[in-house]
Amino acid sequence: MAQRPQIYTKLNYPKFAELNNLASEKLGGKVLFATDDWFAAAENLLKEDPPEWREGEFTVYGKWMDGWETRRKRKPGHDWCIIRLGMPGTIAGVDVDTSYFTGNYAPRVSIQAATLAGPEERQLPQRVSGMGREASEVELTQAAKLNSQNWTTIIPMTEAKPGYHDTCHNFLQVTPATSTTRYTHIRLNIFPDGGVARFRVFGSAVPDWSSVSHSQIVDLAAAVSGGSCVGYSDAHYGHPRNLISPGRGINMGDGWETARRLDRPPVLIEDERGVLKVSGYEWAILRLGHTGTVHELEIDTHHFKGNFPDSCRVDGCLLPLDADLQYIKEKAVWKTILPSQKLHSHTQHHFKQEVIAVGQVSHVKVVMAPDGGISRVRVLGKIFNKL
Ligand SMILES: NC(=O)NC(NC(N)=O)C(=O)[O-]
Repeated sequence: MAQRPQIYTKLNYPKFAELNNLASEKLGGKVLFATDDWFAAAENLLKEDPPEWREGEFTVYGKWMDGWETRRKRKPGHDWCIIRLGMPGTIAGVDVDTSYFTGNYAPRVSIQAATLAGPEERQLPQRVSGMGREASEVELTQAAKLNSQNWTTIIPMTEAKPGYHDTCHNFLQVTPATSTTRYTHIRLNIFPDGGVARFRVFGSAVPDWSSVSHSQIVDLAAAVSGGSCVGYSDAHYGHPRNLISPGRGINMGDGWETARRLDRPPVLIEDERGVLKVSGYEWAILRLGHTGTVHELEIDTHHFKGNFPDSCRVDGCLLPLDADLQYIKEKAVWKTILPSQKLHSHTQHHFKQEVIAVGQVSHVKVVMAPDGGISRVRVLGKIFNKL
């Protein structure tokens, strides 16, 4: 079993790939239909784990592959699948990751998107997942009915590259005219057939804030609230967008983990209050889904036992929600919401008394000292101005 470590900082990813993957099974993404799942089922597309290769492993259908792989077509047409996003949102770009599909990768792809209501979705045939399956003519006709009136092409047919180590990521930016529309469903078309290991749809959730009152406490930073990570100092082992994923972290990989700082061993320094602290820090900036006031914070070091940070501080600032990192760096006036707190191994820390009322904020900066891993951050507060 060969698996590449997922290291974000060393790869030249486009900026949109820092956003949340709205199709991820972790955020509730679901495959609703696929024309063919012969060699490998389409559900693999939405997995969070990096794709893997199993040397010499075969199933009754062929070589075991980690992804979605259809049979070689012997008739006209192409394969496609429909995915319901984990949450409705705007899409900036996608990654058609063909890892390990070399002589059998999907050579051309196009992406369509739609905003479908429940009853429209229920027109689709019931999905039965599993390899070795092919949609019947009746199912195909039923699923294709959804095609004509609803789908907008957000990425026209584009050549994909095979899944070798240096070519496997096919990052495709959506057509600008479609990048501000709120979509619920995606149709991934592969021409004519073949395999894709993972399909990531990078964007921001657009929740319905009209149903949230000003007195309600909500997690303003959560991915489901439209929160996203806009910058960080280091994401060697785990991307800080994991901090705002739903639920508890499933393992250490499902959190923000930095590399060990090279200025180790840290030295003890005195802060402005005379408290001794370790030197060095790492930071991540989270854009809230809605401007608001912060009342409570949760810092969860779940699974981080030999590598939890010594301490953590949270600052906030008020800027336009669409500010980019450069603008934030130049213009932000950071105010401390949570003064530095000692952290503990594998613990959900709740802070309420310690939280300082700094007024409304649009972004928070999570600062960990000196380095290590945090699983989740919950920024619990009240929305301020209706957007
Ligand atoms: N060796 C293969 O991968 N062959 C076939 N694919 C699988 N998974 O067996 C194919 O379609 O080319």
